[in-house]
Amino acid sequence: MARNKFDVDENLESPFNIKHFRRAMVYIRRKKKPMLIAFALSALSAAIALSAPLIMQHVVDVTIPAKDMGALAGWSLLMLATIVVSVILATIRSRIMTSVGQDIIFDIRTDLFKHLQELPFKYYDDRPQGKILIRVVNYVNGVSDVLSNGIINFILEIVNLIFIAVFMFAVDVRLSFIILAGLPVFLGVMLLIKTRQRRAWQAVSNKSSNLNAYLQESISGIGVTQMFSRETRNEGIFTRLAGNFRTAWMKALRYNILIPFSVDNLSTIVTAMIFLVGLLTLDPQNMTLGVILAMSSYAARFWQPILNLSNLYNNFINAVAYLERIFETLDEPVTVSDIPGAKALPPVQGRVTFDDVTFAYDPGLNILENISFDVAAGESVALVGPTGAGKTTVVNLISRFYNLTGGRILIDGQDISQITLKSLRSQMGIMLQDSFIFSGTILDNIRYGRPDATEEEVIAAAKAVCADDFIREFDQGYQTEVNERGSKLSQGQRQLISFARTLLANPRILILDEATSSIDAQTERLLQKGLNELLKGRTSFIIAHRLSTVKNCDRIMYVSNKGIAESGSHDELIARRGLYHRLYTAQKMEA
Ligand SMILES: Nc1ncnc2c1ncn2[C@@H]1O[C@H](COP(=O)(O)OP(=O)(O)OP(=O)(O)O)[C@@H](O)[C@H]1O
Repeated sequence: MARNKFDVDENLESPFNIKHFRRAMVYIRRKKKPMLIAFALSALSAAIALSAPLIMQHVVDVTIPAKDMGALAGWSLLMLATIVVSVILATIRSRIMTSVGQDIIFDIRTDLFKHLQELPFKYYDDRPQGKILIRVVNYVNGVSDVLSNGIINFILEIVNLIFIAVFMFAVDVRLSFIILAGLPVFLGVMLLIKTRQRRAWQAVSNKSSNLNAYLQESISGIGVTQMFSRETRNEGIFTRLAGNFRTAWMKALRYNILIPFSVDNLSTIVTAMIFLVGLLTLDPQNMTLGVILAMSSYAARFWQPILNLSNLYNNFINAVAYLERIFETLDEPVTVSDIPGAKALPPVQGRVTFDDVTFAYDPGLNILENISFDVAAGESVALVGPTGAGKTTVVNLISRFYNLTGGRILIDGQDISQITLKSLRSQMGIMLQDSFIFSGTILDNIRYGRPDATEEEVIAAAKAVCADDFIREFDQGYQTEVNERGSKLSQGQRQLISFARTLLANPRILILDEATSSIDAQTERLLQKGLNELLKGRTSFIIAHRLSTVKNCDRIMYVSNKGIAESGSHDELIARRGLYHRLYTAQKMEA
């Protein structure tokens, strides 16, 4: 059961806090050098740009009244030079920072992917795939600018602000206080909307996640949708989710717009006040026209960094909503992992023991209870029983895809919770009903578990499982490109490829979960030879509803009522005339 359906907002387990901030700083710190260069360039560019009002003041108060045309041309050229140099420096900085931003998101994204690969099945059982994908792709993109340019710009704007304040106080103290008077009003607006704005952006991240989850689900299930002509209904669902996203976005944007709106208005009001107070107190000694013009220019320049800071703040609040999700994923505990000091499992013989095993996917809801059995190395065991009885669960536990609720599973007498996962899983071969095909060639798919296998080894494995003939019928043979949906391949062909993949990996313990269900009876007969080859000398667990497939297994275990209800060879169980007998006769009658 998915904890989060596509249209259910995800609860945020750990809202953004100082710990997250420190975590973000780890990524930023790795790029310290280019960031310092970019910072120096920006500071230089800002300082050069700041000299312009001083030049203007001098030109208006001294050069123009003196009618000194030579000096005027000189000052004009200097002013032009300041602009050109500022632009060049800003361009270099922008290139450096774009690269820094990309490096940071590269690091976060690869960390996320690495972590996702380690997360246990339980994590994936609990949430729609689309909600995971959006974190790695969109959310990471969404934080790039804040984590790169954001930090530098923040420091720069503060420095800029201090510089401007120093310059303007040097020109006129009284008018400088008028410029500063707008600040408390602005801070009041920010404080008032802070929490609501943050929640609004969290809602945006939730709604985009929902939309993505539904989109992903719809694409995966497109066949079923079209088969049941559900297109119109699904369009309705999608439109609703897209509408929710739009509403959330517009609401969040309203807060974002409010901030520059107040900055703009405050800046206009203080500039008007400067003209008003300046012109009313005009006197040739202290309040010249040049001073008023310079101060009005400083007013605009003073409020510009505040506007920039408020935009940065907006971006930060937006990015926080994404960072929370990103760090939540990175913090997701890897509950199935190697214990400290776990040892590698030596090459296994194949004895598998369940010692009083109890298991629940969700606490309190036991699927298996107190199961004990011992399978000898090389023995083939079939698991049969009603749907939902727990057959797949039993085999998933052998690979330690989940932690046990109680008891132990031993391989060759070693508790699997005490050994490394890699050494355990690399000696197991698992084939499922839904054989997953990765995008790439058939050759790559067969050697997925053993990338170093030669082409000859791949072909030998394919021949052994009767896959070679159909593969050669493709124009490109083993080089035929397939994709993750296995297009070009029938379900049965996908299963045969997966057989070859497993045979090539040469595992000591084999698990076949409905692995032959999509193969027709004739191919299955053909395959039986290959399958016998595959099973020879290996411990195997075979789950099959088609009992003809499992009749020849050394042992058949009937799983029901949270345990193993019957166990024995086919003949023994038939003679017992119990549950297996009933199932077998029912199938025979159907045939
Ligand atoms: N990931 C999961 N999270 C929670 N419950 C699960 C999960 N997977 C299976 N279950 C539940 O565990 C029980 C056993 O499932 P399991 O897949 O092991 O049955 P099965 O015997 O293999 O069924 P089938 O023959 O249909 O494949 C079922 O009741 C199922 O609802």
